[in-house]
Amino acid sequence: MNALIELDEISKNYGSYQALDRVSLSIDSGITSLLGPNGAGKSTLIKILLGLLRATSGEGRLLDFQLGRHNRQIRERVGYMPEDDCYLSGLSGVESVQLSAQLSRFPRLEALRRGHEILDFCGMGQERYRAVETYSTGMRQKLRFAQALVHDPPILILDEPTSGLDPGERESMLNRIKILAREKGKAVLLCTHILPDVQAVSDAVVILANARVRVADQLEHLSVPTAPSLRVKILGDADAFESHLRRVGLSVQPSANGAITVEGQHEELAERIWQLARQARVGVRSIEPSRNSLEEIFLNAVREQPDGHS
Ligand SMILES: Nc1ncnc2c1ncn2[C@@H]1O[C@H](COP(=O)(O)OP(=O)(O)OP(=O)(O)O)[C@@H](O)[C@H]1O
Repeated sequence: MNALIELDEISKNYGSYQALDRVSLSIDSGITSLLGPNGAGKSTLIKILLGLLRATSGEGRLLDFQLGRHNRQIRERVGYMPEDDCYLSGLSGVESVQLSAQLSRFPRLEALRRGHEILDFCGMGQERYRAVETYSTGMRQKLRFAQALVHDPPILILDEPTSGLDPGERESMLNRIKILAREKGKAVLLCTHILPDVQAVSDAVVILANARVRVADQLEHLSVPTAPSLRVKILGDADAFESHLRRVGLSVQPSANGAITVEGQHEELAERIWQLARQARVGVRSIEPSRNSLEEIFLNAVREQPDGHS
């Protein structure tokens, strides 16, 4: 299947400063998280996707529409939730969403119907009739989300949709994003700094750093370590057991939360660790295949030095 968004060697210079350096990407349906440290080039990339900025070189398309050439068609098919507020004081929540739908050329009554429908989906009750300037952070987030969705676009670009939300609201927002991707078939590009959110919902992850794509892969693939290994938690003296494992020739690394990572093929290694634990008189709390955490993946990607190749 063709990717919904395809970028080929997109570069962007601001004067002599290069904000994007030959970015090539394929983004499919599902949820793709776009990560990167401050200044990595994420906002620049989003603006190019939305047609708000022109790439200095390279080309790309959203659906069947060329970036920089079919901006109107692209904007009709993309729902963008900006990080910052952009509302008109004096309008109520439902009027604000209605206005967004009207700007997407829906007639007034149909726009109002859509506004109510989408605010129901966003879990907004009677507060939709209040002036938006009286809204809490969570309500303003829902409003921006509703405005991005109201014209039912196939592609959503969500900039920090959960920032500033309390844990309950955050979970509800992530659930809505999952419903849109899994049940409604939308492609979601999720820009966030909140790694647990990325872990909770993403199918794929793109990491930008220093203007370049460092990682672009399915989260499932990224989580599998390059060398097979087991993560072992024990009851007893972990340092002493770690030394014991080293003495018998195993390749061992301490990992987070008092766990020990031992390299080797899973089944025979697990058997051996049980035996060694019995000998050392320590209890085994758990043995499980190691997974790369998103934090490790992110830090490794960001630490890597530019190699001069695309
Ligand atoms: N209009 C501009 N003129 C000059 N430099 C710019 C301009 N816009 C962005 N930059 C620079 O380009 C680089 C990438 O900026 P961008 O906003 O795309 O990064 P970002 O990954 O979105 O960062 P953040 O997470 O902080 O929002 C930064 O160094 C920024 O200072």
